[in-house]
Amino acid sequence: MTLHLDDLRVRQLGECRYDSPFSEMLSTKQTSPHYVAEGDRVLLEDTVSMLAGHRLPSVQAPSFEAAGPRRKIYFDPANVTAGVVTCGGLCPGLNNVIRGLVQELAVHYQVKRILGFRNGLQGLTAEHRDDTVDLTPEGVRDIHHAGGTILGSSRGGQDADEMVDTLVLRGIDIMFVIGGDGGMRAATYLSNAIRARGLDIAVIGVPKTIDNDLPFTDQSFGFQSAFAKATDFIAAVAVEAAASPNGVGIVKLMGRHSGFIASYAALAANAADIVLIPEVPFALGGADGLLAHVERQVRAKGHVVIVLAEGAGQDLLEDYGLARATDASGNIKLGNIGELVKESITAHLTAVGLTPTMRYIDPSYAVRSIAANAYDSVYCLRLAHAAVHAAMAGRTEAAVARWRRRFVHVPLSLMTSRRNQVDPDGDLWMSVLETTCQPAEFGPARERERVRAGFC
Ligand SMILES: Nc1ncnc2c1ncn2[C@@H]1O[C@H](COP(=O)(O)OP(=O)(O)O)[C@@H](O)[C@H]1O
Ligand SMILES: O=P(O)(O)OC[C@H]1O[C@](O)(COP(=O)(O)O)[C@@H](O)[C@@H]1O
Ligand SMILES: [Mg+2]
Repeated sequence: MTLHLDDLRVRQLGECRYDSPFSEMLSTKQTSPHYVAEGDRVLLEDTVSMLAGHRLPSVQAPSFEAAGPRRKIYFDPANVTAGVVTCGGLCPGLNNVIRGLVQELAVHYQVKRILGFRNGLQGLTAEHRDDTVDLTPEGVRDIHHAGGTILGSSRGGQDADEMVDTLVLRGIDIMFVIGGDGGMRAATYLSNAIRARGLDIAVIGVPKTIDNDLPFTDQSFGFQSAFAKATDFIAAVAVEAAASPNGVGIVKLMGRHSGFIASYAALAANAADIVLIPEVPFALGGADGLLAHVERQVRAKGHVVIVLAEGAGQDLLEDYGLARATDASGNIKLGNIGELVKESITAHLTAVGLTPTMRYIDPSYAVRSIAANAYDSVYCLRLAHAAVHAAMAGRTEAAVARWRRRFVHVPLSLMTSRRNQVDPDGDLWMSVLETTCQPAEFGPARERERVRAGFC
């Protein structure tokens, strides 16, 4: 899909008439390597060849609106009520984002009323709409030290019109939705319903997912904290495997459709011999299959360490007749590829006289329930600032994201238009192959979903 400049434009509720508390500070600022001035834009693409492919002058090339404070704002802060909700799976940094939103709204824009809706979008249903938390700078002062979300979260669908009724009844002018692909989709439906009723309510998304599977964002917040934690488990399994006869260490990590956590954690630990991700199908049997490679590794070095993403090899589980089920939000429930790999390796190595010592860890929720690390804490805070500036300036149906190091506004519809995945032809996967020395494919080259490397 080719993206044009118009696809990247963000909707604005109306003219900005009020002075921003940042007016004076902004008066002398200009674009630099470290700042994008108001009105300037950030290019979608960052190579000469991709840019040249558009055959357009750079001002007409696809670009995002830069995030950040404006000299004039749309909402009168004295009359604003803001709402915040966190939805989907947990992710390090959720509390940091909540705290950042509240502080920026209250301290700089002097917004007096900020409501936290509980337990995800469930909190916007008729049944739960009155059970909100009053969010104040004092109340959120220390929440960033803890993982999870003080507001709670959930999966499961809600009616968009019912949620809009809630916003109207609770007097919400600005709604911040902190969520993943599901949450961004829900925010889009919510925005559509708001627009259909002609209401003056801004919806701003803050993209969240430890899977890093959302597009148009360099990396999602919490991802770095999550893969750093995952690294500890790989290191532990590597020590165990190396110290055991025919040691086999396996770590199964989250990553429903995208193998970013597995790839980054494996690179960080630098101790894995094999990384398996959803984007690269693999075969178990055969001379080039996974089992033969595992056997070769065990014979050569006495042990082997495998990192696998939960979404890897799902086609193999289907061969075992596993039915495809979905969770309350419609996400595919995965089969347990870790168990299949573990059982298959045990059977294979035993059959060839290399009875293994199996060390299998599935850290699962331990990786995503932690507090944000220092890097993610900064990132979350800056995303929150950008979200508040966007909303106060009347931007709506948009998410804030960091794109090629700059903070930008991305139309919500784009956030759900594709999935960010590890590109088997890209340099991240090449680094994984360079580090593990595993073959590019296990088994005969299989048809794989092509990951889009560019946008045109
Ligand atoms: N297709 C959809 N239509 C409407 N709402 C959705 C849709 N997908 C997800 N949602 C809503 O978004 C929320 C979060 O989605 P989910 O997939 O569970 O997590 P995430 O936002 O982390 O991807 C769910 O509670 C659900 O209400
Ligand atoms: O057990 P749960 O809450 O359904 O979460 C499992 C899924 O949540 C994730 O951590 C992230 O998913 P979302 O970002 O879509 O919430 C996946 O890696 C994992 O498959
Ligand atoms: Mg999701």
